[in-house]
Amino acid sequence: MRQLTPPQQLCIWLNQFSHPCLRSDWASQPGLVYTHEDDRYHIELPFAANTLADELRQWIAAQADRPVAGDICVHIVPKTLQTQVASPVKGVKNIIAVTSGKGGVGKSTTAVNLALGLAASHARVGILDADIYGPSVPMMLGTVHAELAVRDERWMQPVLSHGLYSHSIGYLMSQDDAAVWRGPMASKAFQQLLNETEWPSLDYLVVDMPPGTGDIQLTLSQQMPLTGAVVVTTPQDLALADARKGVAMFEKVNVPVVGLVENMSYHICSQCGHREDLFGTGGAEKMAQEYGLSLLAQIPLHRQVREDIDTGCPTVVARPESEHAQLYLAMAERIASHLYWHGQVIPDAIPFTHLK
Ligand SMILES: Nc1ncnc2c1ncn2[C@@H]1O[C@H](COP(=O)(O)OP(=O)(O)OP(=O)(O)O)[C@@H](O)[C@H]1O
Repeated sequence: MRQLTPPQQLCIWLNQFSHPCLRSDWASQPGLVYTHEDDRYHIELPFAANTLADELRQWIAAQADRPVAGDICVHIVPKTLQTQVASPVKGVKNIIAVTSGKGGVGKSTTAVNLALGLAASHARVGILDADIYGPSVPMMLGTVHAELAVRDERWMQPVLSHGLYSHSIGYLMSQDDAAVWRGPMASKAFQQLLNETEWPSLDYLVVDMPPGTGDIQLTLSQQMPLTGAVVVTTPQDLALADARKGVAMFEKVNVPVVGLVENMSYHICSQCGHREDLFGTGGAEKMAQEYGLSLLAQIPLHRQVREDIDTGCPTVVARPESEHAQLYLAMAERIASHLYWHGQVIPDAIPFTHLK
């Protein structure tokens, strides 16, 4: 079907709709709004953002001064963005690394809820557990006993759960075996996970990186065609000092840092609702300002978040209406939109070739 340029007054009218995930001239960007010969108008949001799409549909329905007569449909079609490392992973449009300078700050919990949050926007999403020394994604997704299928004795098939495709070294061997690997072995194992997994076509692949900023993390960041990186920290000085090293590492390898997630930001007592800043306050916000980064989310320390992840059903799917799930969903939309607005789109027509 032939695409026609939409009337300019439609784009100007749509630009009146504002949202934190949009720029003020969003509708005037090439390709976002178009019309078909059937007199319907289409808005293609180029990143995963279901809440935004719903709000936009409601806004359109509520306006009395619509400048065109035909239906206006809103779709989500995530675009592929350019990366520093040129060789793409077959079938994968965008790769987001989730890292932390320090262990135990909630990086994997954030990565899993981010991936499920992107999937909640009807995006096709995978998660690769690159935390080779402590793979926790299978436990968090309830897939510890999953049998990994392999095609032609080479191509590993990711495991599907909660609508999310996952792969982890944890599906291949016991955690104790992986924990004794040294740098080159770990990096080789990771290469295999990255290149010999037969991902279905994915809009986003979230990579749960090993904690820290040493050689192994640096090598992984250079091996992967990363669209962007998210750094998880707590408000504690110690974690923030390590998060700074994480930001510096990605800058060194020219991977754009999308922003910071402050996990365990505060604690709400499940008995009385009292709020307590267990690990201090304001640290990540100050660091974000210092580095010119976005503070993408502040996630409280809450028993339910821990219980959900321990039972293999993370909060975003276990209780999607809860306050915590909403924080993760907003975080996912903010990350997806930031990547798009700060990236360069690769036209869909370019075919992918597999990394060898
Ligand atoms: N916001 C939160 N509220 C409650 N518990 C949390 C929260 N975030 C993480 N946890 C819990 O803290 C523990 C550590 O979390 P997680 O495994 O995600 O950290 P990590 O940074 O990935 O650790 P590692 O460095 O070992 O890979 C887990 O038991 C997890 O359930």
